[in-house]
Amino acid sequence: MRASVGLWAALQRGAVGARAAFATPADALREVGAAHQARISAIEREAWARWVRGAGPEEPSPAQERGSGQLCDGQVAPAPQGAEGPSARAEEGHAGPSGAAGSAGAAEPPERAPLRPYQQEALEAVRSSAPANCSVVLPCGAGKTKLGSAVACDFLELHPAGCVVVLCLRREGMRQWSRELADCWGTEAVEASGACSAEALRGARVILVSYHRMLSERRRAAAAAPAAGAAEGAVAGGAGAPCPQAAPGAIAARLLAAPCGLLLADECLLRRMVPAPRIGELLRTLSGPGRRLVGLTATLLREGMGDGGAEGEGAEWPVLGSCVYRQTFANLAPEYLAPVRCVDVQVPPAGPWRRLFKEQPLAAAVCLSRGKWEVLEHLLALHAEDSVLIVVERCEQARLVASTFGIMPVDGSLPAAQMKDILERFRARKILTLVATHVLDDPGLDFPELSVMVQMGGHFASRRQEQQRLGRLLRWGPVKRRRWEESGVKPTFYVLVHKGTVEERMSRHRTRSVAGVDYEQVPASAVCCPPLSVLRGGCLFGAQPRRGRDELELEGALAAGAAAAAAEARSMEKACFELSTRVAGTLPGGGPRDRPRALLLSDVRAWLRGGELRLRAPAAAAAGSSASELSAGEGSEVSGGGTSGEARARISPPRRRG
Ligand SMILES: Nc1ncnc2c1ncn2[C@@H]1O[C@H](COP(=O)(O)OP(=O)(O)OP(=O)(O)O)[C@@H](O)[C@H]1O
Repeated sequence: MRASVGLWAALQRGAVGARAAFATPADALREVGAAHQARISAIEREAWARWVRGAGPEEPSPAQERGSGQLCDGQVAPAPQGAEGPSARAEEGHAGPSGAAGSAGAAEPPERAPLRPYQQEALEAVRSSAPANCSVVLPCGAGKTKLGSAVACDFLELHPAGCVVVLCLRREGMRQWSRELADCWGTEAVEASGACSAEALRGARVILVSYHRMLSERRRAAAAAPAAGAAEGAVAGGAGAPCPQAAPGAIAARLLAAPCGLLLADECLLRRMVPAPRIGELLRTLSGPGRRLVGLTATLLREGMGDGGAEGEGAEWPVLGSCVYRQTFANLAPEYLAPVRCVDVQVPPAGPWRRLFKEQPLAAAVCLSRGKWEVLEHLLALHAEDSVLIVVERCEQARLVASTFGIMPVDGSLPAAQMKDILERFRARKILTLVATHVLDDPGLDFPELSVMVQMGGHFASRRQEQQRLGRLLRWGPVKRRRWEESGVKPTFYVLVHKGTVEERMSRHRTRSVAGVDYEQVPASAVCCPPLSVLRGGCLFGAQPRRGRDELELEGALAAGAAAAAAEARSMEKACFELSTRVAGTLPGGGPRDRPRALLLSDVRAWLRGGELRLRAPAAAAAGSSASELSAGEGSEVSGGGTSGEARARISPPRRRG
């Protein structure tokens, strides 16, 4: 919030309530800053240094206290009266050790948790489709781990000598399965992480392993196999053929050795796990008589290929068999999942960004224009007491948002321990706001109290990303549930879209894939003005607050913050635009090699449909761009005047990237 006079002023007035979202503790920011030192640019480093030097008040100043009670971090906002206990509605019969920060600390004795009706239906569908491979689609947070555990235990009851292997995305997911199986189903599982003894594997009935471990085991075993085969061949006088049993690795060998086996593929379509050729090949090696594969996923969507489950009944994913059960989150809300309000904020690109997006249409989907920054400023003030996750596409963007508003940034470069610590504090509402790249999109990440997500930009037209991000808001946490029950406030998903650009079309494609949800359309101007906004005019870019001088008569730390913010505001637009041009330069048609050429909207459309990306010579581009309006509709293809000078970019369309 260093750069926002408007936010400082709102704090003074008390319009931004207790524990302002941007009040991240300075020590935590310092830690993150240190972790990023080596990677950040000089401009960013300077911004960090400035922030750390003058980081917001550690102790609440009298002005802040007068405003709203508390500004200091780490104190959970006092619960409204009567909020504890019953209104937080612990689920009947839920004895699961969800591990979620919001599970109200209940310490019920472990007992077999009853399945919810839809989980029971899914279990029966899986049962009745045996022995064929199959998949089940349940939205994020609907309890795929519990269902999967039920499927595993059901299988072991039927086949006491059988073996179950659960493929998970990450170690955190393995731990969740392990807890669920042990505490709710009384089944001990072996976690195959680190050094895992052959002895432990031999006796294991349930093995939890990551996709990556399974692949690397297979690779290692395959590399060792020719040598082993050669030795065997020498003994037998044969030609040294590879040993087929050794090829899949120790865990696979355990599965193959059992009289019957079940492979459970969790989040099987995330990051294209199952369809990835090497995983698909591995699974095929493991399938055969007496063995079965069951996939659990939040979506069967395959970018550019329609919906594998609904249209092709699994035809898109032959290895997974058919989809035998699916539920949408709209059907499960509000009883089991939180009802989410989706708001599509229409931001008109203005000033230099308008020009940039004309020259480089794809940049509209990734870059943050001045309008988006302003909307973010107002949303932060509006949701100062909520648990907010801001998602951006690039690490640099995350860091600029972080240093501007004093928000903790999270990207893939954070050391694991630090990431874990930050996420735990976020879950416990000790840090209220994070800005993250796609690293937090994964369904396995559990933030039950997350109540606002601001999507500043997305991965082009990826419907799967839209669903994953929305999925982060679906889990119920006690505070979130209580707010909804008491005041009807729904968790909100804000999608910021550059109006009249290619991003608008991509966004429509993404949002249409979310079944049962209507996105409200709201213009950016409405978000930035009363009654929706609690700021009286934002000042991120140097404009004076509209209310006149008294607005800036701030005290103590607030005055210092506002003065620094006003000084920085002048360079804010420049910094934001520089970042946008840097980001645009990394997109197709924007690199130094491509610079003499340009992209037309029609080219982008063709690229999105899976065609080659064609970059045109400047003259052709100019001829086309005069006819090309950023808001061109579906039918208004621009011919661009011939193909002479076209170049083929070595960039695959998004559908192939998934
Ligand atoms: N039958 C049930 N009874 C009570 N609680 C349940 C039940 N099933 C699931 N839950 C709870 O719902 C929450 C979400 O479960 P889980 O993590 O398995 O969902 P998921 O579908 O795997 O989500 P994601 O796709 O985001 O990983 C957990 O807190 C879990 O304990």
